[in-house]
Amino acid sequence: PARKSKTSKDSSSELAVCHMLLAELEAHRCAWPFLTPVNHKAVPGYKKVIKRPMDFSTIKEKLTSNHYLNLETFIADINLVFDNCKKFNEDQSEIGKAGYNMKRFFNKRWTELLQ
Ligand SMILES: Cn1cc(C(=O)NCCN2CCCC2)ccc1=O
Repeated sequence: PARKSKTSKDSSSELAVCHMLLAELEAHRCAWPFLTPVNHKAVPGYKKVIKRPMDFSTIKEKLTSNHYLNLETFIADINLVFDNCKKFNEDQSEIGKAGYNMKRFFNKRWTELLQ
């Protein structure tokens, strides 16, 4: 039978998974560059190069204020954090390596939880 539109149960359990995933990301030892917005006054070039800054504290604020309509928009912001990191930092820099580790960890965890 055709699936009804997404029930509130589905989206509330998806929301619980998003909170859990975000908490795990914030607790990761490599999360330190991503916990708060990059201070573009202290990081030359960042404001010009990175058009859509994103960080874990901003995602948490959006999550708790019901900004995310669905799982996909939440995952898109998480991936924006890592895409910005890859764009701005050398792969072998400390922050570049941290971003790569966090992206691998996130991909592993959300596929375990949601697929
Ligand atoms: C994601 N990202 C972060 C930075 C950065 O400098 N973050 C501050 C890190 N410090 C840790 C303790 C206080 C602040 C620079 C470029 C970049 O792409």
